[in-house]
Amino acid sequence: MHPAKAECDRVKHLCEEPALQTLIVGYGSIGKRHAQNVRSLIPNAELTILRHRRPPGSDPASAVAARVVYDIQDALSYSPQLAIIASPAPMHIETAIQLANHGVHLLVEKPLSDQLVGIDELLSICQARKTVLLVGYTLRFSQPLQTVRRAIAEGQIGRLLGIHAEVGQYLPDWRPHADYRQSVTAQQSLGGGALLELSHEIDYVRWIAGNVRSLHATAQTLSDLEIDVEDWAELDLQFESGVSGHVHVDMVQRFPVRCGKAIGTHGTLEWDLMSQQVHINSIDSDSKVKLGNHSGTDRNLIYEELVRHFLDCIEGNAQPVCTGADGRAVLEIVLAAKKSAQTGERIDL
Ligand SMILES: NC(=O)C1=CN([C@@H]2O[C@H](COP(=O)(O)OP(=O)(O)OC[C@H]3O[C@@H](n4cnc5c(N)ncnc54)[C@H](OP(=O)(O)O)[C@@H]3O)[C@@H](O)[C@H]2O)C=CC1
Ligand SMILES: O=C1CO[C@H](CO)[C@@H](O)[C@@H]1O
Repeated sequence: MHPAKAECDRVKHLCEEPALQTLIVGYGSIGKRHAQNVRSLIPNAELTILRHRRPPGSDPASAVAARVVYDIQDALSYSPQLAIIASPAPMHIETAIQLANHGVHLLVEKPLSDQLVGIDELLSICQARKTVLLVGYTLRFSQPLQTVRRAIAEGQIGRLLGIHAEVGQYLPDWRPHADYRQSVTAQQSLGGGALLELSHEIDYVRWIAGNVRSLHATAQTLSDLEIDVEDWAELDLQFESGVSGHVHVDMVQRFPVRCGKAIGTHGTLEWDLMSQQVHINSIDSDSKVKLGNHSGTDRNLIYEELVRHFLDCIEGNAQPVCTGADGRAVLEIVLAAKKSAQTGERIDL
């Protein structure tokens, strides 16, 4: 079945609109991906792309959108119903507040911002206007991580004691066809750095183990990359539940790694998000057993799931799996980690 047909069976009201006015803010790496996914999943989407910078000559974004605009007032003149904010993190909140004030449903890319200013105002506007606010921590749609979370909730490894998450990949390999030095990831002023850019891991350990009570962190630039941000950070987390946690993020490993481990009173779960595998080793079985059967390693799947979920939330079929409050909580952890790395102190949250 065509993906758009399947989607229309789920979100009938949205698909009945003659033209669903859809705005994408920012046409960088993730903005392009969202534009393709919106086009394939929402047949009646009329797409507007809002860019901060006008490239010389004709704008390549006009090949995928009904129109490209360079000013938010122009974007608002087309009365967008939903928007995906995929600009650099320091620009997310100002744009989100302007759109929220016009009743636009919002999917804001992670991290929600690079500072707390304006976040509570955004959350209040969305609550008052009863509009959707979803944050793009896509690993919540990872099938292996959903398996891990379910197994822990079902007590398959007993009571959770500890959780470790690791992600690392050499920044120039993230997008081999682009100059890494121009990416938001490489630049402090655009919300870059391992802590903000790889904050997916912070989000998912919190999704699994609950709120963080305190942390100690280090953050450094260890490589020779031409960046003005940290490329390596370690977080030692204590959760309110008593669980102990550790998160490692880096932008230097030549062989990409995205994996983790949860330790419980009755066993251990291990996951590898590169191969999509989860294994459990519990006192109830003699050896390590594969858990779940996760289809494919196509990276685009979780981005499609994110857009489908956004539509489901707007249609009223679901509540955001990653709320504005979740995005705020992750940012608080990142900011506390930065402070701890500077002062050497343990920080209470
Ligand atoms: N959920 C996920 O898995 C992912 C999330 N992201 C997040 O999406 C956001 C965008 O990231 P990504 O697409 O990788 O970014 P890119 O490095 O590809 O940069 C593209 C975006 O930044 C804008 N931009 C770049 N340089 C400047 C500048 N000097 N001044 C103003 N704007 C500039 C671009 O401009 P323009 O507006 O003109 O198009 C575009 O919006 C970030 O918050 C990132 O963390 C990114 C990748 C994956
Ligand atoms: O959000 C992110 C930024 O891009 C990276 C490389 O594609 C991803 O790993 C990460 O999830």
